[in-house]
Amino acid sequence: MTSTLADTSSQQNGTSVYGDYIKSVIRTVRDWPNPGVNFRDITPLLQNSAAFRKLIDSFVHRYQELNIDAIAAIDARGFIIGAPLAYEMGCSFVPVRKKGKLPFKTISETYKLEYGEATVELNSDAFKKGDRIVVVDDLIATGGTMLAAAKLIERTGGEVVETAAIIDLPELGGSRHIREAGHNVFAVCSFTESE
Ligand SMILES: O=P(O)(O)OC[C@H]1O[C@H](OP(=O)(O)OP(=O)(O)O)[C@H](O)[C@@H]1O
Ligand SMILES: Nc1ncnc2[nH]cnc12
Repeated sequence: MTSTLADTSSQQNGTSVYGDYIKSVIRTVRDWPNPGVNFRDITPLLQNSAAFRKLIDSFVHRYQELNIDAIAAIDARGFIIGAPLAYEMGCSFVPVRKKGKLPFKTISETYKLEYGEATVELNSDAFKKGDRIVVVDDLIATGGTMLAAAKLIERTGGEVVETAAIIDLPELGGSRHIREAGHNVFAVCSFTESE
């Protein structure tokens, strides 16, 4: 029997009990890489072994009873959490890569960036119909990357059980956009623009 997820659909962000702690070890670098951008830097979190363990454990705790077949992780920062999560859950790890990195037959999705566009790719044999998949990344901003990854998975016949991130930037509208497309969204913590 498959357990169900806590309903996060009416919430702006996640419900992790470690949310405030994880947030406290994420560094904000102002005006990087461009003026006006507040870059949310997860490297202090990764360097803090206790915090990194709590982060991975909170994802494991959320998904371990849900009969998940695979963690799909988004290139590149999503790999950092996707690999230990899949290892701990005893399920597959599948990379969603930036264009031109996968040597085998792929499917691709192109999405809009603030300026221009980007493409993500997935191995065409990564999933089979009915596979239950959690998609992970470090951060949801406009939501374009996460939504493109979810579309790729659905094209293979896989079921996106949830899209998950460490950080949500709710004022950029990405998590709302992903929910409006019909997906569950979970984030461990969120930052407002002024934080
Ligand atoms: O919600 P969005 O507006 O799509 O933005 C979020 C994406 O942007 C960042 O990746 P980036 O392309 O900078 O790649 P990296 O992980 O290789 O640094 C981040 O890691 C997410 O994947
Ligand atoms: N503000 C931000 N901080 C870190 N990574 C990002 N990717 C997109 N926006 C970002």
